[in-house]
Amino acid sequence: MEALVPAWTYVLIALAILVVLAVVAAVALALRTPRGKATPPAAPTRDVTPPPEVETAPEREDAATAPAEAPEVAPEVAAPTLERPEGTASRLVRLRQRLSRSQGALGKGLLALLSRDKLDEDTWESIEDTLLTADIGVAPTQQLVDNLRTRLRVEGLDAGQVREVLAEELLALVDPELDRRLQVSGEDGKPGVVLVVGVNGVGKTTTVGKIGRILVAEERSVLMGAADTFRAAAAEQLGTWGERVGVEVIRGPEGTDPASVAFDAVKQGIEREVDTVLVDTAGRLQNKAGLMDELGKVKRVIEKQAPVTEVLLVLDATTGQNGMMQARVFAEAVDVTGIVLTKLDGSAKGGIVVAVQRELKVPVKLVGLGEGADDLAPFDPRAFVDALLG
Ligand SMILES: Nc1nc2c(ncn2[C@@H]2O[C@H](COP(=O)(O)OP(=O)(O)OP(=O)(O)O)[C@@H](O)[C@H]2O)c(=O)[nH]1
Repeated sequence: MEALVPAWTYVLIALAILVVLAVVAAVALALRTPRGKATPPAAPTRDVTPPPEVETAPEREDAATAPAEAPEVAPEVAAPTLERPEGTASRLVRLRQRLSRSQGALGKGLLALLSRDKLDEDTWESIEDTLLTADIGVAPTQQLVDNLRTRLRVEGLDAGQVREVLAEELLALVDPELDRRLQVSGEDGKPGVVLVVGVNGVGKTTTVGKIGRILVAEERSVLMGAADTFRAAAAEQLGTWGERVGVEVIRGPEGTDPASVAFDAVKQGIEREVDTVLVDTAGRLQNKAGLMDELGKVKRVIEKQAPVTEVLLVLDATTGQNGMMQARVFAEAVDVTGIVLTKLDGSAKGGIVVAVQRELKVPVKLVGLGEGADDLAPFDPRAFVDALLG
């Protein structure tokens, strides 16, 4: 009997322990569940993706991004104030100074070398290096050095005359006789059509915008065609250029056939009797045959309605020999009639003017001298040589 009592006691104690453990476990579970709820992974997601009705509210307030569903907002938006492009005279004075700043080092370097007391072989080699560094090209450099050597030997010049001789020789290289006028007028009552071609990023769209401004400043009526349908942003960019000076831009959806946009722009230009239609194009170079086909087609399609009066090839002056290779490809694809050299403000290598003209037998007609809206100037050989010589 005595042995049975402690045995039951043990059973009861064991049961009590089990009950206590069960209660502790239940409490622990109950406490863990609310902690988990406090940090749900879904919470941040809900924060960054508000429900649609929350999204639409701020959009309605924003007139600039108001979609077509709020047409009543549109008439309330004030018409943009049109800019007045800078007049020709002040633009040219300003840009000449900028040209001197970027190109002056070449002429000063040459003059310093040519003014040495003794013009030995080392000095002539330095003169050659200076010219080559400025991207003038091998053959023109050789020609310039030969001419200078002969003239300095035969004519026995003083320092002032050396500057004059150098200016004459540089001017001859740049060739002042070439016709650099932009052909922006058409015949038989049709608009002039300017087709602008070049690799992406060289400043093509910017150049179309700047030419538009120059024409507007000259009180010509202009229409632009955004035939760079490869990149939607390019058409938008051109749209902004146009809006600023009240020039309409014809465009198509991204990926449309560029030729159809160009066709439409020229068609509308004829119907509206504008003076000039400017057509921007895409310049993907990854496939030469594709590029030739595309540009050739754009030109052919335009010419069903009106002759293309000017084909401008835009080249970035800072790209040196790479730019020359691009120039060759484009010249094969389409008959280039003029070159626009952009970003001359950011390069001391103005000699590319000489190299590219020689290579393509086409004159440089315009130079880009900055990112400002009116930073485009006609290329004037005398002003250019003056800028070189400071
Ligand atoms: N400093 C300087 N920058 C220029 C000049 N011309 C164009 N740019 C800049 O070059 C950049 C490229 O110009 P875009 O006009 O977009 O070039 P794009 O060739 O049309 O390029 P896509 O639109 O991609 O075909 C822009 O930041 C321009 O502001 C220039 O003469 N000087």
